Amino acid sequence: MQNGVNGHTSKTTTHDGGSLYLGFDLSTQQLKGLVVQSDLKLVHEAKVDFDADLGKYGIEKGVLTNPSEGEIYAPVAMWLEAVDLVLRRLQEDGLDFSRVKGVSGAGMQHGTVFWSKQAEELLRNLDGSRPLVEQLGQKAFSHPDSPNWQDASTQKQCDMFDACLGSPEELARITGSKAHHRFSGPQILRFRQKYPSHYQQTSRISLVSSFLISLFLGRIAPIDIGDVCGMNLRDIKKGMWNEDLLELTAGSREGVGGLRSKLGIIDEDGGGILGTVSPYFISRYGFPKDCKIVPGTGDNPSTILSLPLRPSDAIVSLGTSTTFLMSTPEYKPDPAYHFMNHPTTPGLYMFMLCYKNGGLAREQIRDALNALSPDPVPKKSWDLFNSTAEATPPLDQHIHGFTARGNMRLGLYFPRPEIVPNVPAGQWRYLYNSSTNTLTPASSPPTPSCSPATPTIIPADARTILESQFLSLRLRSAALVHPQPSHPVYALGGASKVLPAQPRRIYLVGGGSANATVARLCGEVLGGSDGVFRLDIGGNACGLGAAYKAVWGVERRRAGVAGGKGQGEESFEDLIAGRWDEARFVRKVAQGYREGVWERYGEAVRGFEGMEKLVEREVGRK
Ligand SMILES: Nc1ncnc2c1ncn2[C@@H]1O[C@H](COP(=O)(O)OP(=O)(O)O)[C@@H](O)[C@H]1O
Ligand SMILES: O=C(CO)[C@@H](O)[C@H](O)COP(=O)(O)O
Repeated sequence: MQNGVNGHTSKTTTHDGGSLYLGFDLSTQQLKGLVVQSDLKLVHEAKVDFDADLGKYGIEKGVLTNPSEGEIYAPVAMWLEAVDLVLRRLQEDGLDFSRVKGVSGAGMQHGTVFWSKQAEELLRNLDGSRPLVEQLGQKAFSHPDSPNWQDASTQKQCDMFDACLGSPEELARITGSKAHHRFSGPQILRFRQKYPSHYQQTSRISLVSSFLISLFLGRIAPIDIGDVCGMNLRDIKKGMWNEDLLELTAGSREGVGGLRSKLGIIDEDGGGILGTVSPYFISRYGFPKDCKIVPGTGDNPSTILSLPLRPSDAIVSLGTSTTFLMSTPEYKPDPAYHFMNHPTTPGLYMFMLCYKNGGLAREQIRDALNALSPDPVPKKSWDLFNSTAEATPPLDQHIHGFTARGNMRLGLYFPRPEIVPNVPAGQWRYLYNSSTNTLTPASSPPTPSCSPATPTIIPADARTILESQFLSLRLRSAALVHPQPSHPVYALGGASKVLPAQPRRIYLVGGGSANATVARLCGEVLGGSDGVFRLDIGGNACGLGAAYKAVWGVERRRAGVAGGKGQGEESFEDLIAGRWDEARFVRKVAQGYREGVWERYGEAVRGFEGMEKLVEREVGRK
């Protein structure tokens, strides 16, 4: 299935006419729809690629930009068109909509959609013979665009948020994160300041996930308990909005009531049934009348629902952004990272690191290397990037004489302003001497290029960018990982021992997870006592998590009655674990911990931290 997602899906025969569940992933560059059976097997998959299919909106890599203000946003009308198009593609793929018993969805986090005062009525009265965009595109929104998570226009507002509760540490303690440009609170504050009349005309504010679910529900859906933590507005422990932050965003105490009603009530039950599918989808596609709508959530919370994740496991999501995700009962907030409510399970939290410069930064080095090649290279081929990365020694550290090691090469590659560290776009290279703990700017290429459009590169960059991205994850996740038992090879006389603190399993998901070199380097830098794995079900973990959420929302009751948990309802974890087919659903793609190499990267982490501090001091925004 992995290769089948290109406009249309690979054909798969669905068995026996049982229930089907539909999950969506509305992300930066695509809308994907995935359909699973009750036993979690994937049976249909389709996608709309915004640049390829809806380029008429003038977007590039899914977004519009206004560089003079650091703004990045997407037209909401484009998403409406994408919803009809992806459903059409699922239909062409043979999906029998009459069997779809539940729908849920995931959306890129933090993005807001501003509904107009007519929105509810328009949603209620949709005509199945006309596309969504025709009926909602013009009138249902008080503002045509949704700020994208890559937006960097809200530094002033972030400073106000960080100051509001006294410090970034306190904001992180209360809301799970310090202020970030992309978080919805600072974004709504800027929206109100920049477009006061649009703010006035806004009846409700959705996140991307609740916007998507609203279409299927035929009324504006509540924001869910996981995604709400990407707003910098919610007191996570108290389970309510923080009044001071609401007042800051609304501009006055009197404005708080208005903002509160725009935000609506938060849905605390990730598996609750919001209602049945809107008549629009019944008449246009043949959904059954009893098809249930389950709350959507953010793309990252949804990704952790795509597999039975244990507390010591980690997911590395290699999409447009790079994210590192863990599910944990420990709430240890810190300005360096994010804590969010788990989308399905009270008492658990999602730990997350997020970088803007993920896939696009890797692509930039790939394209520059391909352009340098004397031989013709197929466009978008990763072959040269991979072979160059493999041919470069770890940290580009060469051995002199018998044992003496040279300096470690380190770099930062940010075609877009980064989140952690909070620095503008640029490229920096350093050599690190781990014995003396000193960093020297690397002399090749002669001057580090700060022009994101035309990076100067050297071949070692292919390896260094991957190492750099994984070193950053290792540095920032150190507080969340614990020592792990090793898996000795008894046949070779191996004895069990305890390995240093690292994840147990690392699961790779997202577009970059298809790359074996990336997987190998990930294991070398981050470890993984059990190894590096890849979800082997379709091309999209986050959409899969949304489909599983729909299964759970609809079937947990049946399971409860049938003896799952007697009185109550089956937990998400129990339902997934009970239906999980390990041998078919995941595949080991690389060794994790390698003694010697992992420790060497441990030394490099120290240099990496020092390099980030140097760059932050030189060009950082704070
Ligand atoms: N073989 C590959 N090697 C490395 N990166 C890849 C490969 N295939 C796809 N990608 C990357 O995956 C990214 C898209 O990932 P995806 O998860 O589909 O995106 P999104 O975050 O928009 O959902 C692209 O930026 C692309 O560079
Ligand atoms: O901002 C974040 C998380 O905080 C991003 O992870 C977005 O949620 C979108 O990511 P893609 O799926 O488009 O890579």
